[in-house]
Amino acid sequence: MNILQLYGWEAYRESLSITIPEGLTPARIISIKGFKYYAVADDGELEAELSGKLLYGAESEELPKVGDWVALMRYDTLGYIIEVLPRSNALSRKTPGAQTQRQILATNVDAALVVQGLDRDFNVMRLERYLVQLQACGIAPVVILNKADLVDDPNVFLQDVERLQRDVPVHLCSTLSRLGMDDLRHTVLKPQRTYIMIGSSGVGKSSLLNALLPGVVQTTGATSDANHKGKHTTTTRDLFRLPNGSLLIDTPGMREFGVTAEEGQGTDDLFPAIQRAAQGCKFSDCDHIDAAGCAVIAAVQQGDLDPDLYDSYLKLKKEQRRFEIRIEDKKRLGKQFGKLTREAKNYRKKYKF
Ligand SMILES: Nc1nc2c(ncn2[C@@H]2O[C@H](COP(=O)(O)OP(=O)(O)OP(=O)(O)O)[C@@H](O)[C@H]2O)c(=O)[nH]1
Ligand SMILES: [Zn+2]
Repeated sequence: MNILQLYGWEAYRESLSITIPEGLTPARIISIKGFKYYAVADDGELEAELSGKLLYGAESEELPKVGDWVALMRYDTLGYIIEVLPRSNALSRKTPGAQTQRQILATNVDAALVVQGLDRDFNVMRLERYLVQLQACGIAPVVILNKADLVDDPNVFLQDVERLQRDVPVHLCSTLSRLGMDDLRHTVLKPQRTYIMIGSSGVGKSSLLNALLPGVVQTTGATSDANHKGKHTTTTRDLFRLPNGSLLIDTPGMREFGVTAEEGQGTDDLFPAIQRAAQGCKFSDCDHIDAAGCAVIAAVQQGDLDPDLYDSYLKLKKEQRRFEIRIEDKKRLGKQFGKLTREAKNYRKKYKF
């Protein structure tokens, strides 16, 4: 199997019917450090830089992210990224602190491992937040409840996750006792598929990565010297190839995981429990807040719908709406500004100054 295939090229290329422009090479981004991009191409790892068009003409969301497939122009051992190839999906969150910005954490992933620690920090509604955002991004979740060694009865936590009424696989794990590790390796993570690990700081993502990859399979870097001796590149990477051939993206700890509104996404689709209860609402456009004939509120009052789940729904929906409004405002302001400059130009033309 050639290197690109090991990184999932075939499945990606076929699913999106990708063609590479003449003279360019496909490569996958495995790490980004400032303006330096590290990629794997068909002959191994290489360093890459942005072409001028990307450097000066692209929005930050359009720039290469870990997991992206790109078209490179090769120049000796260096690559120039000419184009970011279409993405099958992108995992994003609201950029911490910023109001309207979406930060893309990784792209082209087959599933996300949402890692939560079963210590005092465990909070099932935080998990809900991750699941909502993943669904908004069109990415399948796998829940990992780590540090199971710390609790007497981990089944209590499984029941807690069931409160969310989502059809999501849940795995109890411990990197310490190794509980669930074989299951992850053999049944969850599939060769040539790409996974991303997300979860707050301290839940055990690095420990999990260490447990999964004793002796990471590193590819050898391309060389420029005449004797073509393989040079071992030791870049710190973000996308790892595990011994079973699966690909895992590690993200640094996230204190904030702000939801964004994704275009074309009806908010209620993201909340299956609410959507089910809403089937009985009197009006099809019911906002489930204080409307008469709202079956969702009735379900909460009658004890048929978890009030915490309902609260979380209101909170996340509000956050998404706020994000949406700010984006709309920004676009409108942009348009107004455009109109203003056009008018000013016309005025200047007319009065010739
Ligand atoms: N008891 C117990 N402790 C664990 C387990 N897994 C990780 N830890 C501990 O939890 C702490 C945090 O683990 P890390 O792997 O660094 O967590 P992380 O998610 O990578 O954190 P960031 O790098 O900040 O994102 C460390 O002290 C680990 O030893 C586990 O299964 N059981
Ligand atoms: Zn309603």
